Amino acid sequence: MAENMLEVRHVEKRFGENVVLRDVSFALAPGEILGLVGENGAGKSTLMNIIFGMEVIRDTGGFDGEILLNGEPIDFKSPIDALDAGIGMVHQEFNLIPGFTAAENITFNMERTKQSVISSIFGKKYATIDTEANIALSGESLDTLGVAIDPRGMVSEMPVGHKQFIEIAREITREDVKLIIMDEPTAVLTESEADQLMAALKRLSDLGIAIIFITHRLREILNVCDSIVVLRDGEIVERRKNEGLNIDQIAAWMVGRENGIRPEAREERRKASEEVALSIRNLAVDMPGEQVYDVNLDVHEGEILGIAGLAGQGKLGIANGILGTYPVTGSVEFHGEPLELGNTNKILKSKIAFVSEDRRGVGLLLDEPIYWNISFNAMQVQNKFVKRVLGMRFRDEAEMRRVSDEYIQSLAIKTTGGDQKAGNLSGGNQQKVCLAKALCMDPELLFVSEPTRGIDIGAKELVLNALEKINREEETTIVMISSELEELRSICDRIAVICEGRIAGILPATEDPRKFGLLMSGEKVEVDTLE
Ligand SMILES: Nc1ncnc2c1ncn2[C@@H]1O[C@H](COP(=O)(O)OP(=O)(O)OP(=O)(O)O)[C@@H](O)[C@H]1O
Repeated sequence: MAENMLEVRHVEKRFGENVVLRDVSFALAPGEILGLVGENGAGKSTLMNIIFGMEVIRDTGGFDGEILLNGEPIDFKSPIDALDAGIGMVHQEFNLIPGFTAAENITFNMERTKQSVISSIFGKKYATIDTEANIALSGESLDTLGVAIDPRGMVSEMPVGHKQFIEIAREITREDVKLIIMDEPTAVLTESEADQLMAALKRLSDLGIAIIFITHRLREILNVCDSIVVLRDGEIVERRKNEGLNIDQIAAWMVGRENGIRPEAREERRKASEEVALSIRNLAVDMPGEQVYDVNLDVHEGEILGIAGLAGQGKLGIANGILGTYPVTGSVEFHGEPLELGNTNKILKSKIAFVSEDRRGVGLLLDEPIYWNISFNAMQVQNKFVKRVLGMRFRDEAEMRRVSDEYIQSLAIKTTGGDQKAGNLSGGNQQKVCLAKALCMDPELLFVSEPTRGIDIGAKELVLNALEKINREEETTIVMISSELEELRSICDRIAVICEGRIAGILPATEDPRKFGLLMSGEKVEVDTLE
């Protein structure tokens, strides 16, 4: 058997004129965990799509170079060929069927079947599905990952963290899996779930399964990877064993400069106003996997309020309920006026904007150009970019493009221009477009849910700075929901912790992190402010 399980040789890929991968070569041994890092748009997902035989590569003119699996050149026509060859992939976005159980998802297309009289006469396709065998098989895969998830549970009712493990369990349930590509599997996980995933990766590696692991959380690379490849603007700039590396060094390779990344640099926190901007009472939201049961919370004028909590405890439900994505009850006042809960249009009109965590689902019009995505809501809801000529209303295209270009610049959105389709942007750059779209509405209150999910370390700083800037300069009140406590602590004035659908406590962001940890896990803690 070849010493290298996978070899990528001189791969080059262009989308039209745009060369996104240049002379990329690296190799991977059985059981090796390779960390692939790079800024948003560096070419990571494209490289993985090539290895996995994704149709998008073939549809856009294929690629140059060669890929070998166990010493043999491969030319996958589709992901089905890759799966047959023992390569699995966990994508950035979930690929699960919500109305199926965990076991049904994990064993989908690999179901164990029972022989019957009919199937023994007419062939295997008449065999019936052996539900219990499938549950046992899925249970084994979940055990291998070291997670306690009920294979009988319905996926639609599970928190995102569980869904991610189910995706991975499905890949390892396939026979003869040799390599799993994971494109930002921890982006949707809380820190403790991510730790659990790291442990699972090590177990898979011990079983001889190689892993290509893409993440923007560089600490994870240091914790779990055997080696690291750094991509910058489509080229490999470093390929190293994970020995004696540190985060600052990797970050500098990614962005090509020694400094400019200052995760800790924050202004002094101000004393936020006591005046209440948003008052939430008895809020209940029926969001599957993120149920809110009874939230009471006051958001102060001009503050940045964080909402923290473990996956599945309801932190995502609050904004989604108020803005009308899921059924909601309770009462909310904004500047003393009651809001019509769930009426998205009216709420947006009252100068409240929302950057959803679900950027592909509700955030973006994927087939439309970037400039259109950024300006559309502001035009539709606020009549911005509408000019009147001789009593008639026209779209001010020039102004829409000018404003979008400003956001492309200020948020460093990596694109060929405002006319590029949002769907063709890399994941992290799509996230930035979602933020630009909300900022374009000049909100007085901004809900941002997981604003830095899938964003690289340099861009993360940029996004946090942008939020801080509009908070300081435009006096926009911000409610920021995030799974990363450190990120919340770096920007928020106060942080509310949600546990089991209720606010467990509110602490100043400067408070000891251990107190937040206790609140998140449902322990009682002395808190200064409750509501
Ligand atoms: N289908 C496509 N058509 C045109 N351009 C594309 C397409 N897919 C990707 N690109 C471009 O290729 C470049 C690399 O994108 P890719 O998604 O590989 O980046 P990435 O490193 O995975 O970024 P991220 O960390 O944000 O996910 C980007 O400039 C992107 O706009």
